Amino acid sequence: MYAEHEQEAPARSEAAPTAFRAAEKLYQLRREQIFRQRKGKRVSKGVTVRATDLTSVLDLGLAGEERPLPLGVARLPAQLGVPSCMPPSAAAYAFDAHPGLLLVRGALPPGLQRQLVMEAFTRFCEPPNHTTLTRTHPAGLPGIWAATQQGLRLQPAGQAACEAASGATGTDVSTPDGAPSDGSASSGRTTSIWGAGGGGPTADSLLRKLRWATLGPPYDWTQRRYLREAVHDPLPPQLRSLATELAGLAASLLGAAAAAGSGGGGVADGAASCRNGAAEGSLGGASQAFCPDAALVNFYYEGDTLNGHVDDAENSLGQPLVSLSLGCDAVFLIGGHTRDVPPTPLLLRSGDAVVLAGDARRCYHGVPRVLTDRPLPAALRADGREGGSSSSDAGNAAAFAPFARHLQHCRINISVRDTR
Ligand SMILES: O=C(O)CCC(=O)C(=O)O
Ligand SMILES: [Fe+2]
Repeated sequence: MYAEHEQEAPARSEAAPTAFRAAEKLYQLRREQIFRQRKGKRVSKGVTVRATDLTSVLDLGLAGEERPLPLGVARLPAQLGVPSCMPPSAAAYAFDAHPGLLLVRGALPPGLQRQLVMEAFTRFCEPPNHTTLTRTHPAGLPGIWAATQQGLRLQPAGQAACEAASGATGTDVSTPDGAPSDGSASSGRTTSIWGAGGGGPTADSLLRKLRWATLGPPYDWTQRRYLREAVHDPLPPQLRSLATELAGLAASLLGAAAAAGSGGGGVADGAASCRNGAAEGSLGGASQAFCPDAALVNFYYEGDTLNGHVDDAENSLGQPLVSLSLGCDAVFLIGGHTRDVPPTPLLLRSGDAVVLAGDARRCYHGVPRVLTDRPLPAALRADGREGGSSSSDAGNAAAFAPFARHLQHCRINISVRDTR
């Protein structure tokens, strides 16, 4: 990973004016005071969001949509092997200016998007996974999503008991109602750390502070290393196989594009992949199999940014990083090996996957803007109905509705890595 990111607009206005920084400033949300004249005086009329010009942001369109592509962007032929787990409308793109970068538009089917969103707010941000809140709440905040839905508050006594019982890593933990459902995948319920009264913080205020969670070995931003010795669950198998499929796709598509002399490139023979948990190939080289074992889940709200960085804490930088977008659209910047290289702004939508492989794996990238003012795709809206109209579909839609409401102003990114 990288140095712990700021997710508030950075205060460093004196930051070196690199090309990357200039692009970040262009897209960051900025609020401006507006004034009017009253009796010859300038009086504040309030605050407004500065209009951002997004015309230079490369938008490849919605899944299934065909748009003329700008020079230097190639749509890669699907027959090279879009995995069957992806929708037929998925389309993969390579970029001449960024060898090794693959964008798979619409890679995640709607049902999988919904499932990952629900897990992000339940299982992924619960013990033993570490989160933004682990420092202040070492035993974690199990059941935080369900508690938010019920308007509950943290009960200091329950939290203390939970910490004592869990040895500050929290395995036998609680939800407010003790009833796991689609909205609370947590397990093991004994005492509740949430309640209706008291002076503790509301679950909602705590959830809003949640900016990241780590899956697999937790990452320590201070030591800049993965804590393999810490109690952790393995990376969820679904993320592991999804990332492996996408990395394999990137390897074959980008490799083929490079061989044909257009787009892609920068990826050594990447067909090797880690299946059934068995690594193939030798350690340390480009021929090593991709075995994703960790992920960072980022939660973004209006005004949040992820500053330009290179993910360089993994031992095997020869292995790709696979990044999945959910919820609100975002502007993603991908640059070069230094911040002086002007980055390309790309629009990312829910369901898109980005693979940073080969040369792109060592390039600066970041998220200067989350676009919280746009409608979500139908599959993620509270009123959305994707698929049939059976009673189980209706049940699923009802279970997803609170997540859909939350997502209207939230973006989730899951970046899957091989840390060995
Ligand atoms: O949110 C994104 O799209 C990028 C996330 C990222 O760069 C990271 O987690 O390292
Ligand atoms: Fe990153």
